[in-house]
Amino acid sequence: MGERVVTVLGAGSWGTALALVLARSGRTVRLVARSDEQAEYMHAARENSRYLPGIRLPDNLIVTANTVEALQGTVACVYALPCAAADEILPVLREGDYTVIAACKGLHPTTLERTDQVLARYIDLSRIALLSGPSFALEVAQGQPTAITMAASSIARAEAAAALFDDTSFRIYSSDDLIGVAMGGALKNVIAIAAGMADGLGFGHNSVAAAVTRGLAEMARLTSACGGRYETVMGLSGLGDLVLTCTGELSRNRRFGAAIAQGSGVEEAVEGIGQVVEGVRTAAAADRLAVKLDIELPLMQMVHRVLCGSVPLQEAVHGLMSRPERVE
Ligand SMILES: NC(=O)C1=CN([C@@H]2O[C@H](COP(=O)(O)OP(=O)(O)OC[C@H]3O[C@@H](n4cnc5c(N)ncnc54)[C@H](OP(=O)(O)O)[C@@H]3O)[C@@H](O)[C@H]2O)C=CC1
Ligand SMILES: O=C(CO)COP(=O)(O)O
Repeated sequence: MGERVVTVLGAGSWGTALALVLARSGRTVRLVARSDEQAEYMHAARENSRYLPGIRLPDNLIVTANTVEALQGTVACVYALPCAAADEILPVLREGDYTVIAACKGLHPTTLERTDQVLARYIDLSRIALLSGPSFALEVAQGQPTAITMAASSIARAEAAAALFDDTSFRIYSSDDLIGVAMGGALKNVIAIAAGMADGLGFGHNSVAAAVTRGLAEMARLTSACGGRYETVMGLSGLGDLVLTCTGELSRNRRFGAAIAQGSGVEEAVEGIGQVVEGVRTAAAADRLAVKLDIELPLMQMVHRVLCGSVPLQEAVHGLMSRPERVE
């Protein structure tokens, strides 16, 4: 089992961090970068200087830009690219028999699908797994203790996918709730933008705690409406990741929210972060889902309205705080 090959698509922060965990687990890892130039540089320098500077890539981690070659003889393929690239990349994975482990967090911007639904358009359900939970790439790459969830259509399948990661600093819990795990990972990013906005406005801990708690209620409401389980929302992939992202300085969604509150435009703030900020598109998708399913998501919908410029941020805060009082 130690010699098994695993392919990781995406040499950004998360793909590189997961490739490091798999390499520590004794796998032969093929990490697929976007261009030959990037692959050659990383392969020679033994470092991903753009996304995870200072962390050495071990010899059993090979960097390439050739996806087809990288998939030859693999037992699993980890999709660690932004959700927006899925329709471009997933068709390549259709024919294989290896497990596809999606590690991205977001909702499809046009179809509003969850990650498991997008995958299911291309790949048989028996091959699909989702990896999600509180896990900043840098801390994972450094080997800091991390607990995360692997979901699949059965516990046995989730456990088989989890068994590829055999690193004691990376503890994986199994779940058969694909819907709940996909929703938690996607929606926490929208609430993290709200927490960042509170921070950028100079508010203290009270408002962040309010955003986490009321945000969690919205995550539970939308997840249940989509068929996911309440206890999954209360686990690592929901509450765990929500707390991490709303409070951790490393969160790009949180930093993005703070930049917006300090006057940046959306594109300017994303550019300033220089990495993917999934919560922007997911806020728009959550807003449309709320309308479609006829449920209220005041915080998430307000984040979307602020980002699309239809409500000024100060007015949004006032609007949220002056909603009719209700039973908790
Ligand atoms: N970073 C983290 O801590 C965690 C991230 N995630 C999730 O993982 C997913 C990936 O994020 P992350 O690695 O952090 O993002 P990064 O911004 O760090 O890296 C994105 C990577 O994707 C590549 N890329 C972007 N668009 C395309 C495309 N259309 N085709 C091919 N390659 C593309 C980029 O290439 P290039 O450099 O050429 O632009 C880059 O290598 C997201 O859904 C995120 O939410 C989940 C858990 C933790
Ligand atoms: O999902 C993450 C940690 O679990 C990373 O969050 P950000 O994308 O906000 O940095």
